[in-house]
Amino acid sequence: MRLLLAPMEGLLDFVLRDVLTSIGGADRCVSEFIRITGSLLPDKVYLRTMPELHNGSCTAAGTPVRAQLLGSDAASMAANAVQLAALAPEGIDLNFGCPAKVVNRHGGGAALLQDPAAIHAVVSAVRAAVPAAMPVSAKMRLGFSDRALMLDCALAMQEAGACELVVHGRTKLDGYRPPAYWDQIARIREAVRIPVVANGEIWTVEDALRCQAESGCQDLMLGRGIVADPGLAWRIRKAVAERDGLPLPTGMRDVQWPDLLPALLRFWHLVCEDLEPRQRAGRLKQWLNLMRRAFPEAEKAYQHVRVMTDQAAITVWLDDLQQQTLLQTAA
Ligand SMILES: Cc1cc2nc3c(=O)[nH]c(=O)nc-3n(C[C@H](O)[C@H](O)[C@H](O)COP(=O)(O)O)c2cc1C
Repeated sequence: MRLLLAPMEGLLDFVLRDVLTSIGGADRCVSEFIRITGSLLPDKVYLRTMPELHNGSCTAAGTPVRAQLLGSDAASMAANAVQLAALAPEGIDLNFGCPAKVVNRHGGGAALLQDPAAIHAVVSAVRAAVPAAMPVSAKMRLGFSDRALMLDCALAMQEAGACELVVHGRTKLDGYRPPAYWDQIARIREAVRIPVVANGEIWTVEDALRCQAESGCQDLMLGRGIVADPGLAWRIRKAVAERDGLPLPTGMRDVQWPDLLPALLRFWHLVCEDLEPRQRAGRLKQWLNLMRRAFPEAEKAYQHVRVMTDQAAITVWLDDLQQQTLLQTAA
């Protein structure tokens, strides 16, 4: 089983990748999409989205990061992939799932799921343009407004040379509304020869095991679920080992709320170092907001920080929160 961290623009960026992979349990990350609209992007754009390129395409904890491109013009995607490949990413992933209106209006992201031939053109152009040893994978939804072309799209990706597919089990029209249709991912898995990774709506260990059973995929991609519960990958590994009668994974951690306080502080320091002042408090609130799903303590922390804007005051509050939690755990 492989567990991948999902690309999530504005949420799972290099800062959160750093923090989540320091907690561990994931095999690989994918960067949020880098949009190609025609011009050749300068290196600094790739390096800004994916500073891990300065570190051998790995996070500080050593987890590999694959770079994701989004675009519909095959020639321009290929030219940019060459530029990106020179920066030596672990691999290149192609986005065929983004539901954003501005992206779809220009024929990119999920809009391409209406045109398997266009998907074939993009994947084969990128595949041919980059060194043969560099993995080129693709990430898709089940379709645009329905699933009619789902298998054609997946087969187009395979025939054009994609080495792996991540399938988010919803159409563009489904948006992010539950459920994710894991049984439909099974249809794609049965139709292609390349590895398929199942994605969508995995919030708990039970979800992960059910997703594996319904999709028939061993490999999973975790999105909002691991942001809400950063120990989720380890818990899934433990449950799968117990289910299959295998030894517990090495380095296994049982991540509880007190373990997350140092991670929250590290996140805050990185956010303050690397992001614009106007984004900082919002990013902390965004993470705590998602963690409310998994931890009652996060609910309390979120309610406290919700009205705060002053960076220094937030730093003092987070330090205090960690001290109090340490004292409570020791008592
Ligand atoms: C805020 C946000 C940003 C996202 N950005 C990307 C992206 O840049 N590229 C991509 O392929 N998918 C993107 N996705 C989709 C996720 O990778 C994933 O497929 C989706 O969230 C379903 O998984 P989940 O239910 O586990 O969150 C994004 C999702 C969210 C919620």
